[in-house]
Amino acid sequence: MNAPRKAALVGNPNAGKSALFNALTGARQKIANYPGVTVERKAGRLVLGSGEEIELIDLPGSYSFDATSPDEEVTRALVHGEFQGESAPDVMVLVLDAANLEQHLVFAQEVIELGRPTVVALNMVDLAQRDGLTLDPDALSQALGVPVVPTVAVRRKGLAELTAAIASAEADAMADDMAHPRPHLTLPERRLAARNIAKAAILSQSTTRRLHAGLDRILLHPWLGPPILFALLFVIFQAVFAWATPFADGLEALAGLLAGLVNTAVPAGIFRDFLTEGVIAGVGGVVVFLPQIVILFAFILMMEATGYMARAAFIMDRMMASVGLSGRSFIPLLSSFACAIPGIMATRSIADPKDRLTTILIAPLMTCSARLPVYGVVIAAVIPNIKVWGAIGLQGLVLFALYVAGIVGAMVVALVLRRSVTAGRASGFIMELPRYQLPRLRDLAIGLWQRAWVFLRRAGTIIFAATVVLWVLLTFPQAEPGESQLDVSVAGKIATAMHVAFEPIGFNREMTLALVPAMAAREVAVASLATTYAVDTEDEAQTEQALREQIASRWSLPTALAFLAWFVFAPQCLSTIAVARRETNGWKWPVFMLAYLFALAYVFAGITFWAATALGL
Ligand SMILES: Nc1nc2c(ncn2[C@@H]2O[C@H](COP(=O)(O)OP(=O)(O)OP(=O)(O)O)[C@@H](O)[C@H]2O)c(=O)[nH]1
Ligand SMILES: [Mg+2]
Repeated sequence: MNAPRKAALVGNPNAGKSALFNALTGARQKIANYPGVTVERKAGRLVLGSGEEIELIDLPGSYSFDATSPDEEVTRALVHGEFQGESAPDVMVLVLDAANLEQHLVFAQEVIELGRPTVVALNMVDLAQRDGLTLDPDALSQALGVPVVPTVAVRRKGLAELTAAIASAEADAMADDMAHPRPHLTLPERRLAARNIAKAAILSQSTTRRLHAGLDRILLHPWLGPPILFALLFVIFQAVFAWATPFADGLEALAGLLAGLVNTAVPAGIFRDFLTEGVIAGVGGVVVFLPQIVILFAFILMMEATGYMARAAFIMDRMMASVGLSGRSFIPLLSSFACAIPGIMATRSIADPKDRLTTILIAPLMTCSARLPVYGVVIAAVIPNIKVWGAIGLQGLVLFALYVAGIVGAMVVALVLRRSVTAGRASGFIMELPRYQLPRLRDLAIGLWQRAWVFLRRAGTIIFAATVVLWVLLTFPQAEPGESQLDVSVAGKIATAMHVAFEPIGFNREMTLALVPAMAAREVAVASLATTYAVDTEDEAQTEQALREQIASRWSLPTALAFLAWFVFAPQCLSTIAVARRETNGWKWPVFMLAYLFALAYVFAGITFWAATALGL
């Protein structure tokens, strides 16, 4: 007697495989509305019409046989007959979500390519109907070359038909035990075919559905999509400067007012200096960037809520693949625009260890929000607030260029790493695209409040602490009349010693000094400069002056540009190094990261300085 024949349920996560399995076998597997519920193989008995019993296997959902995560590997191994000596299934029951047909057809083709007897369960037709989709199972069957049975697993609809189709496929398998593999398509070819097959199978759809599909046709278009994404980002950085300016000016004026108030109300002395130079100039100099941060995150949250962000990941996938990264790195890298720490933690979703390591190593190159105050103050000080080519603000343009420099830097580094220390193959990536939605104001407001609070809390804690320490080091020992306070102070001595190394790349002494406390948090560079200049001025009216004006009068343009270039690359953040150590289980990679980032920062700041000087800027 032969072992019982075997059928396996395969398909994308959340297609309803386990729901079908339960309905067909009477089992009680866990089902839930998110991908990745089933993570191991489960078997049950299915009684065919003839009374014959076969074994039915429920498998974890999978996007591809190029398995990347451990649960997908179970599916791949079992289907290929490599699972703990178990033979490959005789019949494949491919479960597709009718409401997400196009996405599900990508993996479907890979399954059908195997050339085994296959039956498609076109599941969730109830949801498709609710969405205003009318499907043609016969057209789908024709396009795929395998039988298609519409089902609603949770209402037990189409089960008899599905069982009959499985029985007939099983009979075919009995008659001819050989697989007849079909030509192998590449991932982009499969995506294209998926779109065409879905188009052929969809008879009609409601207007919203059509609108959304139309939106996707434009936003995900291989040529239109990237420029649209690029243009959108461009507008965002214009807005960060243009819209924030009145608010930032208001906050700056407030800080000036406050300093004036303290100057009149508090008797002259160390305590007054501490308040005006350390707290108001230093910490206040950072807080004025709150409007910029809020505007940037308003855009990011909006892109996330509408469903556009997932599309951006999709668009970026190709570009990332060309440097040896997969689209899976997109979300971790995107989070790194807020802060590299959650970004590095998000790499846990990347299954391939080398993919993951590469992503960790380049995460600090994404421009985190802590750099925004540094960029903001230097740009406002040295880049004229003018329009170029008609309507484009030059300041926003420079900010955009700095973000792009970080991204391009990351891509180049990824390319080099993937050819050397983290050499390996990039894996494919498919993501389910969420439906378009209008953002809910309440969620947006909560998200913004959280970001603003994180920023203010940093200002009140780590930035405040670092600024106080720096102020003390700048203030003592006190200079005799005629001496410069900066020259005499402990901090000044440190700065002078360090300056030897940074003079060649155009840094002045105050900038060099700012690099040290900025290791605690990048924003402290701003606080540090503000405090240094406040301490360094004799005249108390000048302590009320905004840092922007101090920089404008003291720095040359090449020096300022070199400082910006430094902050694009430099690993100015100890917490990031600490997280990288934890996530890579050792010091090797964080030390590597530190070394390569400092080297890049130094070289690029130098190139920037010398190029700008040569150009006579
Ligand atoms: N409306 C409707 N919901 C369904 C249907 N089939 C499954 N569902 C629901 O879809 C969700 C996913 O079903 P599962 O059976 O867990 O999906 P799965 O394919 O096993 O997913 P993974 O185990 O993650 O691969 C559950 O909430 C089910 O209740 C259907 O035909 N119609
Ligand atoms: Mg399941």
